[in-house]
Amino acid sequence: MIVPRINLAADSYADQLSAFSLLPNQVLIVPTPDDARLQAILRDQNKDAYWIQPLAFDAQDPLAQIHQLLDAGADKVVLPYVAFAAGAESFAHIPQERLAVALTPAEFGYINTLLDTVSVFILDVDTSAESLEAIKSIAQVVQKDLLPRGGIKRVVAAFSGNDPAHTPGLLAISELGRIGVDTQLSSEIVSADHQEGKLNLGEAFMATIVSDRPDGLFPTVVVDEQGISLGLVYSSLESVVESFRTRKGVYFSRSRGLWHKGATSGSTQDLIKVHVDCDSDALQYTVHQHGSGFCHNNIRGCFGPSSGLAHLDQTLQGRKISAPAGSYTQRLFKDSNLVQSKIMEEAEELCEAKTPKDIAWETADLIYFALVKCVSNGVTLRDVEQQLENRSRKITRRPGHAKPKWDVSAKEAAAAASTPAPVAATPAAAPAPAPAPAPASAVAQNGKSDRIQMKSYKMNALSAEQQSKLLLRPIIQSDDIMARVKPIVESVRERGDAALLELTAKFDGVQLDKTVISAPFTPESMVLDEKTRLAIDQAYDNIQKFHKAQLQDKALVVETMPGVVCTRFARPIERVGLYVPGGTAVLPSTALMLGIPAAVAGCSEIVIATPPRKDGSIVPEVMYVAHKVGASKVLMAGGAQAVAAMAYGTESCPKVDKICGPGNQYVTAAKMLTQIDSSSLVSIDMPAGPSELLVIADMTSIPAYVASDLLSQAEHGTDSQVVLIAVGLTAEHLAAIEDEVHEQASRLPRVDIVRESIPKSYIIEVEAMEGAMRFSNAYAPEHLILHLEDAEKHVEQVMNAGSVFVGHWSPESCGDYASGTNHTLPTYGYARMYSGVNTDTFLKHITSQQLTREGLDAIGDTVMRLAEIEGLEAHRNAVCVRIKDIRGL
Ligand SMILES: NC(=O)c1ccc[n+]([C@@H]2O[C@H](COP(=O)([O-])OP(=O)(O)OC[C@H]3O[C@@H](n4cnc5c(N)ncnc54)[C@H](O)[C@@H]3O)[C@@H](O)[C@H]2O)c1
Ligand SMILES: N[C@H](CO)Cc1c[nH]c[nH+]1
Repeated sequence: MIVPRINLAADSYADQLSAFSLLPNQVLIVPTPDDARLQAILRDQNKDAYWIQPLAFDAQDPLAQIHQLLDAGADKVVLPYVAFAAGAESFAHIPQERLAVALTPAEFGYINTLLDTVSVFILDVDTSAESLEAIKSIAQVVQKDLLPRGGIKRVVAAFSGNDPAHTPGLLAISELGRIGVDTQLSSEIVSADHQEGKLNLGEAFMATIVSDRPDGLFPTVVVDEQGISLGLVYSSLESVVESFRTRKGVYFSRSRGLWHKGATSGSTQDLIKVHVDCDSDALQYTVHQHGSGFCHNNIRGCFGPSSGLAHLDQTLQGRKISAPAGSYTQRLFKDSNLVQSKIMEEAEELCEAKTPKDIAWETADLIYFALVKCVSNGVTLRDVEQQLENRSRKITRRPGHAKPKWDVSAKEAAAAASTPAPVAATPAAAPAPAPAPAPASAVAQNGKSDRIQMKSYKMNALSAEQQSKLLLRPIIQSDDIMARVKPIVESVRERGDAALLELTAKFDGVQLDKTVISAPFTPESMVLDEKTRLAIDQAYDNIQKFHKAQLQDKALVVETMPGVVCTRFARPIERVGLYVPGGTAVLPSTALMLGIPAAVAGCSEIVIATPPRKDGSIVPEVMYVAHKVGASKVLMAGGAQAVAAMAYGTESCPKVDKICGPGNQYVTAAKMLTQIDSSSLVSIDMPAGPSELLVIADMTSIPAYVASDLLSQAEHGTDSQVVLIAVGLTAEHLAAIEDEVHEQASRLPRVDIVRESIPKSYIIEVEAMEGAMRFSNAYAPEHLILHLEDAEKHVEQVMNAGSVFVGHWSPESCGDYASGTNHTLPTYGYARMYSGVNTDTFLKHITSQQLTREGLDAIGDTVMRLAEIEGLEAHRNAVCVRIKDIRGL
């Protein structure tokens, strides 16, 4: 591929820009980044092709210049090696594909240091054999790996000067192309016309392209400005040269030879860009199609008419020229006030839409009227897309605040501040959602941007009241949840299995004919592939080891006074109900985390409840775990109804003594509701609700790891919350974490959930560890990860947390599945006073005492005096009658 070099200081620069704009890339040499010509080009032109190389580079603040150029739309910034010499770390936040380095021969030895920083290596070479040898060996090193976000690293042989005698001919360009090296030439020695002493543009472009067809032709995909395919044709060297010369769609017809598209039909094409495919044997022509279309059947494309937005745009463009008289579109074209009113009306309706169907409907309306406005003002869909592409090229983020008139968040915050925070209504109520303080960097806080981003605060800018509001979790009103859960619990209590079947049909969408599967479970219900079985078995062994070690098999015996012996011993809770969530994700790991400690503790009846699948079955992984832990029943129900069934018992579900396990807000509310009903005589482990995670990270943290940990919990549910406490992080480090959050999140299958949970999550910047630990202990997270230097040293400062993950190599996922610790942990801040599930959760402790005659004699007066003080004569007497005998009174 050739990459022309255009000197913006040259008088002929404008002609050259236009002549070479068909090529995918051009290097613009500019005196300074703020050169007026460059600024005008970046402002007015389609800039996807420009690599900008400023000659006067600001050695004091290279980053400012790079940001300026990339934000303005440059595809890449080309810097001399010296700009990177200070250390590649400063460029770590800039995508590698946006940076190129220009190296002199003396600097070729430094290439290895930049392999992870830049994507293009531009080598200053000449036509000598030594130069060509150096290029070859550099190409081998550079081309070894792909770029982290996909794509190749490029090596460009840059030949200086305008003298054709010292620049390569077609053969040399082709040779370089064969080893994957591009050729950079001054645009002044290349011409689209055949000119004496100059290389022909079409021929130079084609020098590196090799046909794999016996007829030597090049398959050519023709697309329009939106990238929509119009058809497949063939090109020859001659047709490419001609199309570069005329800037029209010119191809090679196997029946007619050189084919100037539209010469007879009038459906001509303006050529906009020519691309080569990844293995250099096929072309793509991007064209502006005139007339009825590309296809000989008089439609736009050979693969059928266009659809979607492109079709709407074309229809409106056509209607603008000849709208049917009296049509609505014609009326809109004539009445700009009507268009404006409709845009406002549809925007409002879109804001109010709630269901996916309504949102799609209102978006379609809004786009229709917005496009009418575009078309009536001569703006094409391509112009709009161009704006979007330009924005995606910016690397500096804007705050994205809404204008005060439209700022819904500010209005809500103001309203919330003027009313007292909602108060929890029942003992079951969890903290009410916080009207959070305004974030310091409020990017995307109102969801207007597509970026997946946490809110961001600076600790020293928050008042004590604002800090304590941040401790509250983003949950919906508990009295609202309670109002929904109470009738469910009531109906199961009153109507047993019949109610369970109805509610399962209603909430889980499956009509069952029974509610319980009893042990022994059939082998068919737990068929697993080998890999899954081995993974479950290994997790099982680790969890069992850790939970067995928690058993105190000997009774605690203490002689408090001579002859007064006190004892404490453990007994299993006999009947336990284990809730395994299954709403948005099936969680066999939770079956392990509850079933193993229950089995280790020795519970005699283990009931596992989990929502059934749509086909009425239970996932085989859960059945396998139920079998391994010795469960007697699997209750095929979820939500509040499952909890009620286990709390009160139904015809087929045994009543249990304790219900354990996490779940959504309905499950948690039902657990709390049944626990306070003394007629159910049931206890619960803790309020374990939506998952949460707090990470404390310092400058030793690795952005990709931090982001991956945050997302691992944010993907649980839309109500999950993750918090990052950034201890003394530089703006670049923090930005790298935020970029990783966005990029990793965008690739997740559960991105839709993350899009809701991440905006409810936040970053707090603090200066020192002390502030970080103080906030973390007050927040009392379910999971705490310490991405810190000497992380283990900080564990002793942890006062409140469900489970702690120490250092860079301890992802939270290991605790979720297999390290051995339990993943059923207190949320909502209950880690201040609750432990996570452990072996003791399934035990109760009984105490006993035995006194000898001497022991009773020694303690008797104390007991009698205290009973006397309390006025409990019978208590006193029970000691007194014995003391009389002992002392012979
Ligand atoms: N803290 C922990 O240790 C821990 C561990 C694992 C999972 N979790 C949390 O557990 C939760 C699992 O939630 P889930 O929804 O995926 O599964 P789930 O099994 O807890 O809830 C699914 C059930 O909710 C009920 N339900 C759904 N919509 C309802 C409605 N509108 N009214 C009444 N009932 C309704 C249905 O009966 C359904 O079966 C997540 O929040 C996750 O973060 C926590
Ligand atoms: N992280 C959850 C506890 O909050 C447990 C879990 C189950 N599966 C994966 N993770």
